[in-house]
Amino acid sequence: MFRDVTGILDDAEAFALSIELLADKFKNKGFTKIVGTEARGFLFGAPLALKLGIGFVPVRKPGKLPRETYSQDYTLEYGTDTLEIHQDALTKQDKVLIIDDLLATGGTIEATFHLINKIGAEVTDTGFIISLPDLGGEDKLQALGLNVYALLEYVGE
Ligand SMILES: O=P(O)(O)OC[C@H]1O[C@H](OP(=O)(O)OP(=O)(O)O)[C@H](O)[C@@H]1O
Ligand SMILES: Nc1ncnc2[nH]cnc12
Repeated sequence: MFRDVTGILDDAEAFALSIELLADKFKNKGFTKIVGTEARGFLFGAPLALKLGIGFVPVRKPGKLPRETYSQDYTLEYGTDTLEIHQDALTKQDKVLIIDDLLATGGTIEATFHLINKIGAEVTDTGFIISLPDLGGEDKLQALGLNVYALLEYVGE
């Protein structure tokens, strides 16, 4: 089933609560940057960064970022795509939290993890509004050594 987060975004209380809950989970853990992936990762990553008082770094589809980038190909359900990050967006001293709206197969966040590793920043944690664990993303990210946290888990679909 396609899980749509627009019903959270257009409800001011639900949107605020989702950011509150993520902030409660991730505050005071020493994170210095949030990385969010185009497009829906921006919608939750940027307000959480504001709430935590840390910077937000976008991972984007190809050709969108103006400075020098690192690129990472990844597999979608049908075909492949590419994601990019600015080479100077993070430093080796950064402790990164990855945020996206939804975790399905984990391909998007695995690619994001590899981009952060190309820079050499530390990344240990990922946060989502929704996870669909039957699609394998949680296992894939945990096998990479990442912690996975989701506000909602839908099992059996
Ligand atoms: O775990 P995965 O199987 O990789 O799938 C999850 C990703 O798919 C969706 O993004 P999509 O690529 O559709 O881009 P969009 O946010 O620009 O719509 C969603 O927002 C996640 O980023
Ligand atoms: N099942 C799903 N629902 C919403 N967005 C998705 N992106 C990838 N799989 C998805």
